[in-house]
Amino acid sequence: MAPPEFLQTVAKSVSNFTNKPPTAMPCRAYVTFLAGNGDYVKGVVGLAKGLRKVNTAYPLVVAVLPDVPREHRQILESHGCIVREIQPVYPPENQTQYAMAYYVINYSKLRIWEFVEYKKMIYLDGDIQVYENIDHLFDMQDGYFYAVMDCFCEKTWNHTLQYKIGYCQQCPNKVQWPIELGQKPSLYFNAGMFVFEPCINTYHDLLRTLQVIPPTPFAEQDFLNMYFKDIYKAIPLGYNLVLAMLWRHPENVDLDKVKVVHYCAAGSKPWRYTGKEENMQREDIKMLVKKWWDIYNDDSLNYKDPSSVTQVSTVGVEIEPFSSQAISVVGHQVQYVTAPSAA
Ligand SMILES: O=c1ccn([C@@H]2O[C@H](COP(=O)(O)OP(=O)(O)O)[C@@H](O)[C@H]2O)c(=O)[nH]1
Ligand SMILES: OC[C@H]1O[C@H](O[C@@H]2[C@@H](O)[C@H](O)[C@@H](O)[C@H](O)[C@@H]2O)[C@H](O)[C@@H](O)[C@H]1O
Ligand SMILES: [Mn+2]
Repeated sequence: MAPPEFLQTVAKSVSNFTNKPPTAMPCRAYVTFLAGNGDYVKGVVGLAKGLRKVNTAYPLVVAVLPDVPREHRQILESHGCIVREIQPVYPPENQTQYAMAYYVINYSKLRIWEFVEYKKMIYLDGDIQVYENIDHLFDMQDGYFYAVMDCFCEKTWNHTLQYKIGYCQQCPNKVQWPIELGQKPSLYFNAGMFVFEPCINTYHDLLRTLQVIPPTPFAEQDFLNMYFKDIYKAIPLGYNLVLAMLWRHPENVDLDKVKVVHYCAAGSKPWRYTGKEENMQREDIKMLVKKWWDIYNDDSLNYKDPSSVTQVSTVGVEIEPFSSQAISVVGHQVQYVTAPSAA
């Protein structure tokens, strides 16, 4: 008996993106966020092609704000993406001045918790590229929020106490957190990449909570860190290399082990790269920007017509659970026990 209509539709969305008949019920997907009619759409096209290059088994959903033009949506669909329109999310009207204006629109990311047709999703910023398959992250233990720790050393952090005293979680022993300042800050993640479980109750609670929490400089990133503090588990830096780590904490970076690169340093967006900003003439930055362009320009990574997929293969086959283990934080030394990488 053919699977119900809904399952066929969802299963087809997988074959659209992966160019292969789905091998299992796709209750999982990658998701990114696109706002405006500017050039971030290039970032999302690059991300779609990068995920295809690493042979992910899951589709890429793009949550688009209403101001994303039709032609951009059509470009994304032509690359096999599932385009979902979301409405903007704003913090309380009279308080948005507290968040850096550029970031206020990022509160709209919260809408992805409403995508409950997926049991688990991996969020990736549009300025991220995936260079090695990370599908195994979907098999980490449920009930936690997984993300990579951020760094406090860039001047974008100059509003914080951490920055002022030179404290960074990436090197907690270099400048100790002063006793007189009380409890050291909880581990803080970069919100450009995270593993989460959509849930309608969490979604409504996020929006309700947002209305009573004053916005802060890093907008939704600060908010998500506050909200998920108790279930946050740090995953290794190789799953979201915040580029500033290359010059702020080179001792923590092994580029050979980096699977995901986050082009968030000023001047590092590949599709806008001029090489003029600070650190942008570094050989590793130039190599990573070229690596991004090599994928973006690779037509063999364009998605092929799904009609070549004659039938939906078995749907609903259980995904083989990995023996992944949660990642624990002991004291301040973060200990990682990563899920086995993809076979
Ligand atoms: O004009 C914009 C600004 C942001 N974004 C989306 O919001 C994410 C977060 O913004 P950004 O990556 O610029 O922040 P950063 O990580 O550089 O601080 C981007 O990756 C995009 O996915 C977008 O689509 N259009
Ligand atoms: O809206 C706030 C944003 O905050 C984060 O970006 C920051 C953060 O990484 C800082 O540590 C860097 O110093 C800074 O350059 C960078 O922009 C997320 O990447 C982005 O997705 C989004 O949540
Ligand atoms: Mn980003």
